[in-house]
Amino acid sequence: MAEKTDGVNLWQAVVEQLDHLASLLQLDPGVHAILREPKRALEVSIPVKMDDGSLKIFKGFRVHHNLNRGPGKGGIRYHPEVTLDEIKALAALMTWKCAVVDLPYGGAKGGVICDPKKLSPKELEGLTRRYTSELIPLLGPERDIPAPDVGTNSQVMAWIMDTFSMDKGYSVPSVVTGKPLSIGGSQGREGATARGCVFSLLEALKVLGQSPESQSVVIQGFGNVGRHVALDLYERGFQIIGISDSQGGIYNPQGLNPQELYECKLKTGSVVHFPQGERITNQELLELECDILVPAALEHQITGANASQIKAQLIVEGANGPTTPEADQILEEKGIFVIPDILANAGGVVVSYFEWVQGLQAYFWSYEEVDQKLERLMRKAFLDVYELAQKKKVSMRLAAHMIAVSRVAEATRLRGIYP
Ligand SMILES: NC(=O)C1=CN([C@@H]2O[C@H](COP(=O)(O)OP(=O)(O)OC[C@H]3O[C@@H](n4cnc5c(N)ncnc54)[C@H](OP(=O)(O)O)[C@@H]3O)[C@@H](O)[C@H]2O)C=CC1
Ligand SMILES: O=C(O)CCC(=O)C(=O)O
Repeated sequence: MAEKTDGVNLWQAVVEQLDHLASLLQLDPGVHAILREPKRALEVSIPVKMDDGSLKIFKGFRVHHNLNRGPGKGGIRYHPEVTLDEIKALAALMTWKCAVVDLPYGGAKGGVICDPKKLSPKELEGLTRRYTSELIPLLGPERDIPAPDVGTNSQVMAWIMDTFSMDKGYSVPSVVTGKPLSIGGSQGREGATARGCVFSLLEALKVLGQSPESQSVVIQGFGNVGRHVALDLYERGFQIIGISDSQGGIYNPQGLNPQELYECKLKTGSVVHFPQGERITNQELLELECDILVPAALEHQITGANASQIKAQLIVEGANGPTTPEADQILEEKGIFVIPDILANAGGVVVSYFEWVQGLQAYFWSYEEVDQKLERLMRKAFLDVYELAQKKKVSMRLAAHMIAVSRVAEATRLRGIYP
């Protein structure tokens, strides 16, 4: 959703943030100019034969923002409100995310304007295969490696891998990550984004001198990221008091059981039908009295209009770009500790990197090995950002971007920007 919130869409927000960084870091003007634009953006038209015999044309995108640190990496989003600007912004955020956790990747993202909930499995497969075949010139284990994002999952990744492999004439599992385990996926990838959020949250509580016990948590979004965050934190004894999905939220100050909530969602389609809680709106959910807020749905949910009503003292950005620049300023003035998206939700791409490495070597690791490596990498990245934030007396978001943009700028400069 790159809609105008606070008069700025996600792409404009990303560019404004880069401009701020450029003056702070005294970036070379040539490097700055390169980073302000995606390297390439492909728009494709996707004809799909629908189950009723009609032909429907969908529109899709794939954007490479910057590839100086390695091949493009980033998810594919299926959502009715996808726009090219949104995908450009999400690709740039991938560039910064891969750099802040020091992965050898550049940033990419893709999206198709569609509502996957309204497509049959056959239509979804047809759309995915046609979209993939249009993207083939951009894709490959050394070029661009997609993964799941909003509205896509391991089945969609399997179809992408198969379509790409059919074109090559042999199996190329490392063209995507987030695949099913049986065709070269990694242990731990499904819950990895959430697991990364949890590791960075635990590290934050440590530096803030707070104990995990008795912390109340509100989570917006109950998909891949939100649901796994809820399950993990519940297991650790956190009290989950509010959860939402696209239809609204459910609130219970005595605590919610996320497994029971998931079973209810599977049966009824939404968390709002959970009997042990009060039904609330997504806006009310964000403003609930709680210690920790985890936005894990879409971008620009915390805006200039509601930021001053946020009660949480710690925000873990599971979603990409959930906070507008105006809201960010308000949260900072309120002294709320924000673990920014490019750090908090990097666990997904970290385990995607592990999946890619395992696939290229055709040698697979245990869940414990994946999880230990993820924990080590996330805790280190958190502390690197925290220490810089303390040293420079800046927010965690600014510190994370200072590290990320410096690394990308260095790679861009070393590879040479002028002919
Ligand atoms: N998957 C991954 O590995 C990664 C994802 N992210 C980011 O995390 C966020 C969530 O992604 P993911 O969990 O994968 O996506 P999913 O599609 O699995 O889940 C999205 C969730 O958000 C809910 N939602 C959609 N619109 C709204 C709304 N307007 N208000 C409240 N909730 C809403 C959906 O509701 P419903 O269930 O009703 O559809 C669903 O529960 C995105 O910003 C994504 O870019 C970041 C890093 C990696
Ligand atoms: O796993 C990946 O490669 C990227 C996931 C993603 O799209 C994201 O981190 O926003």
